Amino acid sequence: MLPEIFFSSLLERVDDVVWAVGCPDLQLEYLNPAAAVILGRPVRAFEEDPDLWLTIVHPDDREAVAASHDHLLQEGEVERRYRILRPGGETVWMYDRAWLMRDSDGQPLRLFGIAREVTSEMLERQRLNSTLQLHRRFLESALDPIFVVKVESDDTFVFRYNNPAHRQQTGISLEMIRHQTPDALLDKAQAAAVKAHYRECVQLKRPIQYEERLALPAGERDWQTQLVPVEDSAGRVVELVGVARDITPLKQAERQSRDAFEALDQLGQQLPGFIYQYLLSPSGEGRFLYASRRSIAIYGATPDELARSDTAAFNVIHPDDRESVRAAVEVSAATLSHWHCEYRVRHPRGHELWAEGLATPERLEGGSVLWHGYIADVSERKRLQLELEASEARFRRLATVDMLTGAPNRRCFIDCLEGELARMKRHGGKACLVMFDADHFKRINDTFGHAAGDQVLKALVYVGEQWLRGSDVLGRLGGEEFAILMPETDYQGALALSERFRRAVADLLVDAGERVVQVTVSLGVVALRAQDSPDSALERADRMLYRAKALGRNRTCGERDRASE
Ligand SMILES: Nc1nc2c(ncn2[C@@H]2O[C@H](COP(=O)(O)OP(=O)(O)OP(=O)(O)O)[C@@H](O)[C@H]2O)c(=O)[nH]1
Repeated sequence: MLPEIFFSSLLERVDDVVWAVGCPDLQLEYLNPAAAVILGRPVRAFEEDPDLWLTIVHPDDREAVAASHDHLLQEGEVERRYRILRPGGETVWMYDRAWLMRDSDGQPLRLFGIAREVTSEMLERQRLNSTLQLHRRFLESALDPIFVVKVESDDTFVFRYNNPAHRQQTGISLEMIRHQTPDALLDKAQAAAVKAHYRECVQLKRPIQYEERLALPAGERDWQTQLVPVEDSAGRVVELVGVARDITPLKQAERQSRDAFEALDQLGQQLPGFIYQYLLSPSGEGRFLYASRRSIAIYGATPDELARSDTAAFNVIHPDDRESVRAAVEVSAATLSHWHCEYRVRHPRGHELWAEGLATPERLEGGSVLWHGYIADVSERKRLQLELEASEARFRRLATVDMLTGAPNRRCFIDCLEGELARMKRHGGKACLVMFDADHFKRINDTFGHAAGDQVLKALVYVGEQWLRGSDVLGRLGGEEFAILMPETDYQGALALSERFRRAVADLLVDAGERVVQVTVSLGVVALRAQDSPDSALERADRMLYRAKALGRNRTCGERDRASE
């Protein structure tokens, strides 16, 4: 057992006020020296005046202190905070714990206690309270939805508060949210996602921002939340303050434009070509701001490749067409006129195709030009077009050439005759027309057969090509009837040429299978007159031919011969 002197010398040394008063008169029994320092009055003053203690209590706290005294007598223990007025008028805060000691009969014997000066602590607490008040007022009036989460452990989060804006926009009242965990408030998946964000913020110890879609009492909405960690003095995150923003309309617009874009993209895939936006900078650098995915089928380049540069597009254009495409782009940029080109593409996969591009340009601020356009694979159309052109050429040939003999047909010959007459009208000059006809051709057909007759007709044209001049035109007018146009030829020349031809035919032996066929021709020669029409000229020549026939065939008759007869 320690001697009493030990306790008294211990009490003499403690920095807190230690006191004891007797019951029931409350006469001071003990007050340690620290009291003189803290209360600003000598211990003796308290010994002389038992009421001094209550009079130095701040008037505002006196009633509460008196009440606590009664409480102490009843309960045997009390804890209280009150202010003391020092002699200089200074106020200090005391934290006082007091107990009641009873005698063996249970009667109150003594009150004693320890009081500590807690002024700085109380001021700090007041400051904190007023700050909290301020925060609360701010939260209450803030237009943004705000909520506060207490961090109990790494995985336990408890909602403490949500402001009126949050209550109104989420439909969650303060009563609903307070003391609730995310698991109690949200469905399982949403709670897990929310907790993952809270955990991340606790671990990073810095504000984070995230977007989430939550089904809350006010409906399913998209939120953008900024989460701010609040640390205690030890640096532990104790609270999270969330500031949420309802971004449902924004997200909806985003979804709509994405849907529209996807629809466009889908549509783009159905087209035989690709739609695009092509941007040409003032320095001449071009790239595709947008291209639908069928760019791969036409240029062998993905929309991403085209977005970087237009090189992948121009490189695959056929070298013979590349410059004209570039030039057309430049003209379109300079004049802001529509761009329309057809060109060949050497696809990186090895095949060649025809592309047709159409685009409308617009000039942007800063001088760039932006085209909105469409490039299609028109290979099939081009193939058909080329085929059509070829068959048209074939038909044109068919329309001008006699298929049996290869000589110009009647229509073509009359065209030539018409051209020659027109030339004569303009420039004068001489030209002659000869008509000839195989003699007794029916007999040849009948005797040797139709095929032999055909061979004879071909042979007549062949001989004509041999004996006539390059400028003469031998045409088949129909059946076994032919005509020769002799430009730049006078009448005598034409007669001589005709005779030469007649003799060559008469000397001809036509190989008709097993037999050899001989044939003669009769010819009618006229000099063309500038006032002639093709019909009138042919009619005159036909008359001469008829005459040659009438005179016994295998002969040449000329108009002037008749006139002279
Ligand atoms: N093999 C063949 N015969 C033809 C062709 N075109 C017409 N003919 C025949 O040519 C014959 C012409 O006979 P005609 O008009 O009576 O005259 P022709 O027998 O030559 O008697 P002339 O002219 O008076 O000497 C007919 O029998 C026709 O069928 C043809 O392309 N090939």
